[in-house]
Amino acid sequence: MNIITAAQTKDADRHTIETEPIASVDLMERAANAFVTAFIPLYPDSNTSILICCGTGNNGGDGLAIARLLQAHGYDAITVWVVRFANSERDDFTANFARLHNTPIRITEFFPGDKLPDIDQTVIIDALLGSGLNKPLTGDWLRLVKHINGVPGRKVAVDVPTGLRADGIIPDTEYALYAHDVISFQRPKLSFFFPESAKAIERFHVVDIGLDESYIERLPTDFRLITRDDIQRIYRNRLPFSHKGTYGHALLIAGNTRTMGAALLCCGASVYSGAGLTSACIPPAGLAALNTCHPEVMYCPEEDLAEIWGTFDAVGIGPGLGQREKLLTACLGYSAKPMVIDADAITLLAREPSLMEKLPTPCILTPHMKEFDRLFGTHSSWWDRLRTAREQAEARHIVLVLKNRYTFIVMPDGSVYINPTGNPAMASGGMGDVLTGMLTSFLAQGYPPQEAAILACYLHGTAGDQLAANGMAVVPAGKLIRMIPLAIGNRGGFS
Ligand SMILES: NC(=O)C1=CN([C@@H]2O[C@H](COP(=O)(O)OP(=O)(O)OC[C@H]3O[C@@H](n4cnc5c(N)ncnc54)[C@H](O)[C@@H]3O)[C@@H](O)[C@H]2O)[C@@H](O)CC1
Ligand SMILES: [K+]
Repeated sequence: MNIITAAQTKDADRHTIETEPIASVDLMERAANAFVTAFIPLYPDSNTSILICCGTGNNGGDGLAIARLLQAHGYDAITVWVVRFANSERDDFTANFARLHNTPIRITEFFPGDKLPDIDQTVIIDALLGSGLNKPLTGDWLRLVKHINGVPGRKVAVDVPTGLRADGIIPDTEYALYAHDVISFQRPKLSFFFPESAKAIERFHVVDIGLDESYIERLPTDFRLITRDDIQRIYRNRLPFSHKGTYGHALLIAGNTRTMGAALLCCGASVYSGAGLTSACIPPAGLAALNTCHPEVMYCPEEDLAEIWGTFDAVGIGPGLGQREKLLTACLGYSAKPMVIDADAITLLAREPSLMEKLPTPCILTPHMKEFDRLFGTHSSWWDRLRTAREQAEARHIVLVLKNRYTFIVMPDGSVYINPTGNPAMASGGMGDVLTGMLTSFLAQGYPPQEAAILACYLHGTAGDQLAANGMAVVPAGKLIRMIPLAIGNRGGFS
């Protein structure tokens, strides 16, 4: 699914208005209806007192239409503020302002410098500024947004919280309204996936306002959101007459005395993700545990690595490796194979940058933020970090899996796939080790690295999402791996 810029959204609006065709005020009505349909289940009590704060642009126009529609749905404690801090208004705002005169809804207008009354409503709908935001909030706008943020009511933003830029750059210095819910039109905005948006968003919902989807999907963009359709398209069914040889041999080089669990988790993840064979290069101290936990996995002693290297289809290295990280240097000297480099192996790359010149193709690196910055230098924002990731992935022809709440998968052509799955119940040790096992397993099964990364990240998240949906407040990594076959079986969707 394409993630588009605010300018492209405007273009898709224009295109839909011209070609459907639909009057722009009717498109606004459709957007307001979609908002209301999403709003009602979130705040079903029609006695809820609601303040709707509207600017005089199209976002404000939406707010006025929403006021009228909510009132028609029986919400009768609605107050509207119209904030006339700009000296112009949009036509569709004007039209919706006129339509409100035939309703019992009370409107109060505010001008620059006006004193702002106390707010005692339970819900505040933010229709002040939307994707038209083009500069930081200052003056009266800033004062108003701070006033709203200072009251206890739940805030629900129309399209985008006022003050949050839509396109990914979220300067620390810029103030924004804090929305408990954002109900966004047609597409989530790129910014929603950046960690800095936490200052403005608790959760977001996306509603279809009927813009021309095929047009949106043809717009050029470097950012895509992974959906279940991608998984259904990419995943290849296991074939009749296939055998373990069909699904490749994954080698995991992982584990040390104190961190053997990391090796066990990534080996288990490889088995459960479908590699035909999985071998573990672990210290002998881990053998009893390996055979007990994952009897499917074979043992590859360190000293045999060079000799049997040719038998593996993909190699994952790093989880829990500790001082054994030097094995990476040896591996990079053998014949090139699809590789996943994670954890301590990434730390070694950061210490010995010359190794970066020896990375095989294909190669997937899976840094979290700290590992990434160790590797490529510190970054003060996620936008800058992502820019570096795109430059590095292109220059080195590698896939960078930049792990986060919304993992960014940066492809060798510089495009970015955003993974939406996963949840806070999964925030615990071992999750990254599981991902490395899954990635290596899919590479061993013959998936190109781009596809392996999309499959592994998405299914890793849906496995965790399903366990959380089953009521697990905490999802340990060992539990997650056993869910992987079901996540694959359901192609990343559970009913
Ligand atoms: N046909 C359309 O274009 C549709 C637009 N929709 C709504 O329209 C919104 C975008 O509307 P607009 O482009 O009118 O813009 P907004 O309503 O977001 O903002 C209004 C104007 O405020 C000014 N402004 C921006 N940042 C400011 C700041 N920091 N301080 C003071 N003034 C500032 C700009 O000149 C901007 O045009 C979307 O977020 C969405 O809510 C929806 O109604 C769906 C259809
Ligand atoms: K808004």
